[in-house]
Amino acid sequence: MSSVATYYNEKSVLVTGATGFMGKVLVEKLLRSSPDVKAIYILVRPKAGQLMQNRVEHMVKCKLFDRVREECPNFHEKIKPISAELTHPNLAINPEDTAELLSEVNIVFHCAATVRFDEPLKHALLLNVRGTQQLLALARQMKNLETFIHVSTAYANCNQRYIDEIIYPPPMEPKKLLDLVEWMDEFLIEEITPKLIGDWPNTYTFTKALAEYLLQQEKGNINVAIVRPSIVGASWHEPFPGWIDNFNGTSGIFIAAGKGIIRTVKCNVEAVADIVPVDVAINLILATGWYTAVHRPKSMLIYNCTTGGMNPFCWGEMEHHVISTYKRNPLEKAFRIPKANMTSNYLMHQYWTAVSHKAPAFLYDLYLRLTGRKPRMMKLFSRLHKSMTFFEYFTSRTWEWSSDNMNMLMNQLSPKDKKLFCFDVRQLHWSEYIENYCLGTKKYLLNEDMAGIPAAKQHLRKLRNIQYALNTIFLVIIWRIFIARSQMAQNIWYFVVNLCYKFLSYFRASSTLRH
Ligand SMILES: CCCCCCCC/C=C\CCCCCCCC(=O)SCCNC(=O)CCNC(=O)[C@H](O)C(C)(C)COP(=O)(O)OP(=O)(O)OC[C@H]1O[C@@H](n2cnc3c(N)ncnc32)[C@H](O)[C@@H]1OP(=O)(O)O
Ligand SMILES: NC(=O)C1=CN([C@@H]2O[C@H](COP(=O)(O)OP(=O)(O)OC[C@H]3O[C@@H](n4cnc5c(N)ncnc54)[C@H](OP(=O)(O)O)[C@@H]3O)[C@@H](O)[C@H]2O)C=CC1
Repeated sequence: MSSVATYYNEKSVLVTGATGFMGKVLVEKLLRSSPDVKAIYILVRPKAGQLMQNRVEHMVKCKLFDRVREECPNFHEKIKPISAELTHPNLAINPEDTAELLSEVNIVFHCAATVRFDEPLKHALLLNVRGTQQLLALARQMKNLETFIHVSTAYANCNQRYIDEIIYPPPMEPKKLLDLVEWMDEFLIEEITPKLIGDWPNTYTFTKALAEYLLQQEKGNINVAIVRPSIVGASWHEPFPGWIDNFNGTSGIFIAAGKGIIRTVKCNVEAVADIVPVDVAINLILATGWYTAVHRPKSMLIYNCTTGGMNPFCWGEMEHHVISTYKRNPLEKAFRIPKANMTSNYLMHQYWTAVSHKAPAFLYDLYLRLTGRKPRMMKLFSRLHKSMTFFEYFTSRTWEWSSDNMNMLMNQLSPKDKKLFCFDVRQLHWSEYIENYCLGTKKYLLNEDMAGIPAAKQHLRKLRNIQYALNTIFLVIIWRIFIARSQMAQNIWYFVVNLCYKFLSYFRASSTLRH
């Protein structure tokens, strides 16, 4: 029998960020593993002109829920959407809904956050810190609350090289900073942001660190635990291998490499690529909920959810697997043949950016203009370069995280739970995982049909022939410009060609003699 799954049966669970990448996987797994869960309250904001109800209807129709739809067709009746906006006072939840949450909720999973690296500090603080603070205040009033699980990030303390499962004191009091951004002009806040965030690379990781500290300060006597996943990637097994639904983290870069758009990445090939499959992170989060509620540890436990310590995999290996998968299973309408050059050398990277990104983009835009179409490649590349500038910090360093609590929790699970809520990353085969991840980007993100692979391969062959033709034209031009004009260059050229010809004749003759 599964203790974890049984624990959630007949319980009311509150999930924030349920419309996001991880929140959705959490809701799906909870419904599938604990079909008798009493209710899952999800905090949803109206967005892009869509009503909350429509957003939830759209969400439960997505492919992710296919398995639970089969196993439990009325699963959507358990999902109770509550209109909320985490940056507004009292989370903008109406009094009736607030009363229901206060009397019903047993477990809170807080996933909502802004994960953008370029988020203005004020908004990142209001959502990631003030939002967490307000949710905690609401949770403290819940009559039947058993546990509160906060999803942070393994990079919250990325200014440290060794990251323990403890709270690191931030450089300033979160409350003081919240007060400051409340009255200060936004332009001024933008100006002083680099000074305020200090040695954090972006407002996202900085505000996640502040939120952790605030939780420790203000948790009162409620049972809180923090889970810190590293770079969350497509699912390993559940509900489908390779399931993914956004372009964040590595996914967008994989696609850009698969389309042959990105050909150079500034990266330390030997640095650890700490990717954790989304189902692993969610299994750990659910097991943490069970353990914290049932075993009630004396202090707040923090779980680093990483792979590098137990099953390291580096960026260089990843590039190899990504490119080889996309060559075998090409994406449709590729721009060029997938090929990526990874270097940590600034000058080499600049050279390859000019030669393999900017020049082809310029030529392609010229071609689009000449054929009466709107140019778009230069714009796309400038956006990709912006993203890569943000990612560079994470691809050029290696961190070491302790994972004692994750291992402790694994030992607490029954053999059945170890299978049902598996987060043992030692069993992960990276080549197989990356292959499924790349196929997942094709199937679930780009909605491409696998039956189109032969045509996509044909397209790659066409691109290869075009490339050969262009290379030949380029060589002829070089010859005409530089070699044909100088007698000495011609002599060297004929000497080299002659030498190659002699070598070839020699090998042909010796192989004929052997037969
Ligand atoms: C050969 C392969 C080699 C691989 C090498 C790998 C390289 C390393 C890669 C990654 C390392 C990552 C380390 C992360 C560590 C921390 C982890 C965590 O704790 S949290 C999670 C992380 N959070 C993020 O990943 C948010 C990062 N994203 C952002 O901050 C922004 O997106 C940013 C600044 C990078 C760009 O912002 P904008 O404003 O230029 O663009 P926008 O708003 O994101 O996208 C506009 C539209 O384009 C689509 N889009 C984005 N990428 C696309 C793509 N590749 N293809 C097609 N569409 C794409 C989007 O879906 C969006 O569409 P619509 O407007 O919503 O409809
Ligand atoms: N993805 C990753 O690689 C990693 C993620 N994490 C953490 O995991 C958690 C989930 O991340 P992920 O699922 O990737 O993020 P997503 O961006 O996919 O989802 C964010 C969720 O937060 C909700 N949200 C955002 N702003 C508000 C708001 N003002 N009020 C209410 N809800 C809001 C979003 O709702 P809406 O749909 O309305 O926008 C969405 O449901 C975050 O806490 C993140 O820090 C940690 C490590 C890595």
